[in-house]
Amino acid sequence: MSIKANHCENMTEVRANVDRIDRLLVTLMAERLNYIEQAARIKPSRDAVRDEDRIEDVIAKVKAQCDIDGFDKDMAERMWRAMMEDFIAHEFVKWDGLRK
Ligand SMILES: O=C(O)C(=O)C[C@]1(C(=O)O)C=C[C@@H](O)C=C1
Repeated sequence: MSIKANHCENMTEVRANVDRIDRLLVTLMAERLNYIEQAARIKPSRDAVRDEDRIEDVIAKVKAQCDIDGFDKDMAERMWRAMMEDFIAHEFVKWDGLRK
């Protein structure tokens, strides 16, 4: 299966749709970051911030969603691993900041 997208006749329409989706992605990333900050508050030890099992669980779930929505699994895996490294770095900064 694959997600339905608007048919575009020109680059103005293409870019308007890309800009619309980017705004949605930023909103979702901001919400995701809020949960990462809550994880920093909740996790009892610094060693728990980076959780390799959970990282692999997230990747597996994202790849399963790729099958549903028709997105490239290898591209998604690269994007999510890179994104999670930034979220983990943020979680470490937040975890330290809450306990100094
Ligand atoms: O699930 C967690 O424990 C999180 O803190 C979230 C998250 C993520 O970005 O999805 C970040 C750090 C962990 O290494 C695993 C996953």
